[in-house]
Amino acid sequence: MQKFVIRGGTPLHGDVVISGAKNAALPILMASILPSETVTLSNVPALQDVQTSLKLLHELGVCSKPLGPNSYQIEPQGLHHHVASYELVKTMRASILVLGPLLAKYGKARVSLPGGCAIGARPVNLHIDGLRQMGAEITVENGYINATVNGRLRGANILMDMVSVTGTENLMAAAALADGVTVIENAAREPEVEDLANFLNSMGADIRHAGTETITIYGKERLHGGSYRVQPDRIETGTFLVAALATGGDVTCRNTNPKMLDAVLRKLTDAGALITQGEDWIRIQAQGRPKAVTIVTAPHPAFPTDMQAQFCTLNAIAEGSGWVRETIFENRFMHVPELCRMGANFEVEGNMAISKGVEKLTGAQVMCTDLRASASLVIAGLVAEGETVVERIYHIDRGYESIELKLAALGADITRVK
Ligand SMILES: CC(=O)N[C@H]1[C@@H](OP(=O)(O)OP(=O)(O)OC[C@H]2O[C@@H](n3ccc(=O)[nH]c3=O)[C@H](O)[C@@H]2O)O[C@H](CO)[C@@H](O)[C@@H]1O
Ligand SMILES: C=C(OP(=O)(O)O)C(=O)O
Repeated sequence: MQKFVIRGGTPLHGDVVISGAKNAALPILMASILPSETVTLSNVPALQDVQTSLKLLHELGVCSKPLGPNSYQIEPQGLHHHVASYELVKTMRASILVLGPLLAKYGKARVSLPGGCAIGARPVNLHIDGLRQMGAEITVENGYINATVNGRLRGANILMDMVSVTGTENLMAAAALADGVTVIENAAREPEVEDLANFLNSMGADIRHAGTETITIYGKERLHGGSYRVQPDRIETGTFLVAALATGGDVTCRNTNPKMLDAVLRKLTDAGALITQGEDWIRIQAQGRPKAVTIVTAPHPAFPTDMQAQFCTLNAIAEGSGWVRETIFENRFMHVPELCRMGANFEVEGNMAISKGVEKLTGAQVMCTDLRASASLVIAGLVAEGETVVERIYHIDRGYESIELKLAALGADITRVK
């Protein structure tokens, strides 16, 4: 199993180019079965989850051709199969995003239940309820969701009980080919939902007000092909910004979008960073030891749960006491005991991680449990005294493109050991 070996203590300096967003690329790839003609996608991040998505599409009969390291041609014309198997779904929860598009385009879908993961139970009841309201017949048996529809899905008024990102995306994508108008209320407002809507609209869909809590979709009989560029990854951006601040560095993130990072930039400023920004770049300059911050995760535009672990590392070494309250997932503090093994001082009470900043962390052997927990441990390794070995980095490869190469280019001493 691969691991990272990190020798901490070097402040990060320089420019880093941000990749396309994992959480935008995955729904867009799954929705690329909706058009009737070829789709070309660019700025697709080179990630394990993208490879899994292409494999899943391949099993449905949808071929993809790489046009470069971050660009693919997708051929939805080949769609002739409707099963997303457990073998693939178990490696990537986002496989559930194929359910809506497959049902809308093919009239039937058999998708393995994704099940829980390290961060929580993560049910998909809202996806199923919404599709039922659009006329789908759905049973859940033997670990699979079996869905069929007689003719086309029908437009419906759907009020989502909870804000769900992939739930909103699944229903919005399905509604793009439904008969009639669908209104999704209490929709997720994450930028990735907007990117999916922009992608579908560029293929001829009529989706209005994505990025607000009420999305209206005027269903079309068919979508055409075309080209689309995936938006930059706001979580990768935030991760590099935290790494720069934690190491006392000065880093500029390029090819990003500061508008998607309001809540994160505010907390970095509270932590004492100097932030400057342009349309597609953000520069962070550390001004001495960071100050501890308080954070409550919540749906966009509030502070993203996917940045919580990285800020735990920042609080671990910051001046003063801070806390992080996680309100989205019930078990997202798996990184905290690992940080404590490196000398951090945390108490976890329910959904709060309360920290008392320490002057330094010390290198240790630590283990990744999920994607963002892994990022927090890598950042901890970059600031710690001595050597840190981060194990089970397959988690980080799901969502960060060449993170060790990007960090090394900023001056970090990090190597991947096979
Ligand atoms: C591929 C992708 O985009 N993943 C992101 C997406 O995950 P994902 O879309 O899975 O997360 P959701 O927004 O659906 O989850 C939010 C909350 O709603 C609950 N829930 C969700 C659906 C449902 O049918 N029933 C239900 O109870 C979940 O258990 C969770 O407590 O949004 C999360 C929250 O911003 C991010 O951390 C993930 O990185
Ligand atoms: C939780 C995440 O992803 P996923 O929903 O794919 O597990 C994440 O990106 O932090």
